[in-house]
Amino acid sequence: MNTNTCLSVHQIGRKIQDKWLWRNLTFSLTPGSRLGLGGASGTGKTLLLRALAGLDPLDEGQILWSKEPGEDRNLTPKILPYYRSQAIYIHQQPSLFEGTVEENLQIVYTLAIHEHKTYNSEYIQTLLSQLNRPSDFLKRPAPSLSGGERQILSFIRALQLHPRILFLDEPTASLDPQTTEQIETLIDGWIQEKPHRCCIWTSHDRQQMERVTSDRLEL
Ligand SMILES: Nc1ncnc2c1ncn2[C@@H]1O[C@H](COP(=O)(O)OP(=O)(O)OP(=O)(O)O)[C@@H](O)[C@H]1O
Repeated sequence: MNTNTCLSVHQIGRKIQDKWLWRNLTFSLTPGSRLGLGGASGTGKTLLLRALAGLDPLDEGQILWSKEPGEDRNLTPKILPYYRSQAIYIHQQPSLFEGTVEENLQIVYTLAIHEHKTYNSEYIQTLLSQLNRPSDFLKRPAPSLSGGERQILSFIRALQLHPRILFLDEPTASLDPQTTEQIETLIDGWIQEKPHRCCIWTSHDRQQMERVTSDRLEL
């Protein structure tokens, strides 16, 4: 057992229409690590991130999660809901509910997996100011948000839950350079705030990958 691992994957593989999309993948994420996942379009980065987040199946192999140093847990059906509350996948195109931005943030607490947490408007204000958004951003109807504003909402929705692992799937693709920089700073702060956090980031922007990640995995 590796005592210094957040997540470790062993010989995982995924098939699409009887062909292996990726196979024999084995790697670990250590606390504080930022893994850059590279590869051309269609090589399966999204499907890998979704599988690691417990949202998609694997065709072979095993994912082990260490909630605390020194423990390795198999992602069994029993543990999966809790794991999903701690390891969050941020979509390229986040789906939003009808209603305001604030209602979209609050609705996650009605899910059983987050019932032990509460909406913290003070923390939301902190995140909004770090992202240069006025407080009335919370009152905006979510369906009217631009692509970039949806990404911002998606980040705040994830970070308010204080996750341990983030799977970031081209998360700044719709953002302007200034907001991209703010998001990068936010993720950096989130990682450094607590030990035992880590992330995997995909981006087709090589310079961004160099800025925000320390290790690489190419598909
Ligand atoms: N549910 C599905 N059923 C069948 N094929 C799928 C499914 N989801 C994805 N695929 C296919 O699997 C391949 C990998 O898709 P994926 O979205 O993971 O690629 P990607 O590396 O993230 O691409 P990009 O860089 O363009 O975002 C693609 O050819 C896609 O069409």
